[in-house]
Amino acid sequence: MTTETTTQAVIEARNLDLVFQTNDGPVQALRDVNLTINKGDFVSFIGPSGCGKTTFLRVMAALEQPTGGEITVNGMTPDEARRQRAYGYVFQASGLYPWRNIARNIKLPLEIMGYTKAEREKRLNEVLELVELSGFEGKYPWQLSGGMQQRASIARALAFDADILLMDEPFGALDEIVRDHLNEQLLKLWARTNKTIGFVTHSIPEAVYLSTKIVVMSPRPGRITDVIESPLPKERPLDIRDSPEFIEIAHRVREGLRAGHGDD
Ligand SMILES: Nc1ncnc2c1ncn2[C@@H]1O[C@H](COP(=O)(O)OP(=O)(O)OP(=O)(O)O)[C@@H](O)[C@H]1O
Repeated sequence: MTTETTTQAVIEARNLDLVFQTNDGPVQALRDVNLTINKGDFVSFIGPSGCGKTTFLRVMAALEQPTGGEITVNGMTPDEARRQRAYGYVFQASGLYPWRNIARNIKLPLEIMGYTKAEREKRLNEVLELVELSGFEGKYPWQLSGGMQQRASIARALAFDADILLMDEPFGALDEIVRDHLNEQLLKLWARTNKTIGFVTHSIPEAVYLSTKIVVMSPRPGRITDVIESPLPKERPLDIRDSPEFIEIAHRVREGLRAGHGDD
């Protein structure tokens, strides 16, 4: 695998604002958000409920329109990037169709995009291997554990080999042990594929363990209060969580969250 030596901005947000008009009046979900995400970054968004994490992810994916400022994805508008299949999106719940088996769930976006049958089978086998689900393609979602369902959902998002993977709290509903395992697998997958990942979480250890960059957000209005560049090496065994460096970053995230809470 080649290592990128130059940094290449994949996502650039400048003075981004998003105000939702609701029956109770305007809600400022994002205010003056400035952020650069480079190719190969693993960026986590952490902050209390309602601070705009999901909204920012949805703006990147062209699922919401900002009301002010600018955002580019691979130098294009999010909408153009979506049309060029620049990213895959993993939702909080696995979102698998219960009446389709795992293979047919994963192949669905490929069918929609008109891949040939041979291409669909090839991609299916590749992504099943990446998420370590080879052999389970004939099972239905309800026959798999929660962790396996989320892996299948990640495989579906990887199916058309987008460079950017956007993940909205994909492991939030899983128990600690399964989550640890999936975190490890996700890091391996990231190292193997060199994708750029945007990842929403509520968990400080998860954010610190996974990320090259941690974006701390605070609510009312949703804004970025700290961006932490992680000094941890790319290769991370789980016990790195006991190291002084890890504990120090976790402390800084916690302080950032506490400070954001203070101005409520
Ligand atoms: N479609 C919408 N219409 C109106 N308000 C919305 C809409 N989507 C989000 N909001 C509001 O915008 C703010 C940010 O919401 P968002 O879901 O981005 O927060 P979050 O940080 O992802 O929260 P959580 O951690 O609970 O998922 C909240 O106040 C929310 O109620």
